[in-house]
Amino acid sequence: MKIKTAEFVISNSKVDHCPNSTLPEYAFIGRSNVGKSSLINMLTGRKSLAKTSAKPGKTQLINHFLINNNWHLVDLPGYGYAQVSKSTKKVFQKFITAYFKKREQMICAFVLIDSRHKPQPIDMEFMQWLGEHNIPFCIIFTKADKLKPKILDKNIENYKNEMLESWVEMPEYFITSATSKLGQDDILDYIEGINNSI
Ligand SMILES: Nc1nc2c(ncn2[C@@H]2O[C@H](COP(=O)(O)OP(=O)(O)OP(=O)(O)O)[C@@H](O)[C@H]2O)c(=O)[nH]1
Ligand SMILES: [Mg+2]
Repeated sequence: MKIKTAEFVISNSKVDHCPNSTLPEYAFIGRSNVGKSSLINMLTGRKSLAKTSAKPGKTQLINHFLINNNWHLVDLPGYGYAQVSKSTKKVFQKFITAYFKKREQMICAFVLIDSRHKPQPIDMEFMQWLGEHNIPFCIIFTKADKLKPKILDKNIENYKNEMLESWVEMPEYFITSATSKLGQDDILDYIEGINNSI
């Protein structure tokens, strides 16, 4: 898919205030600093459509972008656990889980994973949560340019093995770099394929 237009629509912290539209929507989620906003800029070929920062916690709101006037791309804040009072139970930030539970036009969540790191419990738990709520997702490994090819392959293989301990199969996944644009065509074609089928 070619990106002809990409425009910022609205930012907010309430799913009820998200655009009142039935256009298919794709959300980018993952830990702070994993590269969500950078990936959105890379995919759309717009250098500063989404705000990025070397400091974690840059994106604080649900940000909608309208692409080619026919689908929405959503930049989300990094997830972390929100402490529930008087309990040691940890849950993901409420407005993030509310977004995924309520937003029916959300077709596929892209869960971003830093390709340099070992599988992290918070990412595993978030994917588990998506699975329990029947929310479709893919994995995007980010920052591939920061690793030597052999190490990258080893890390992905290791991630797959760990996933297969709790999942029947490895979800669809993409390997990306915001600097080299690795993965751009594959992800855009994947989205286009879904858009054409609905
Ligand atoms: N080398 C390299 N750096 C990257 C890549 N993607 C992101 N970065 C850097 O990683 C840092 C974080 O990127 P962001 O895109 O702001 O990350 P984010 O996930 O949106 O972070 P929050 O909004 O804080 O949750 C920035 O310094 C980016 O330049 C990549 O593919 N390669
Ligand atoms: Mg961000």
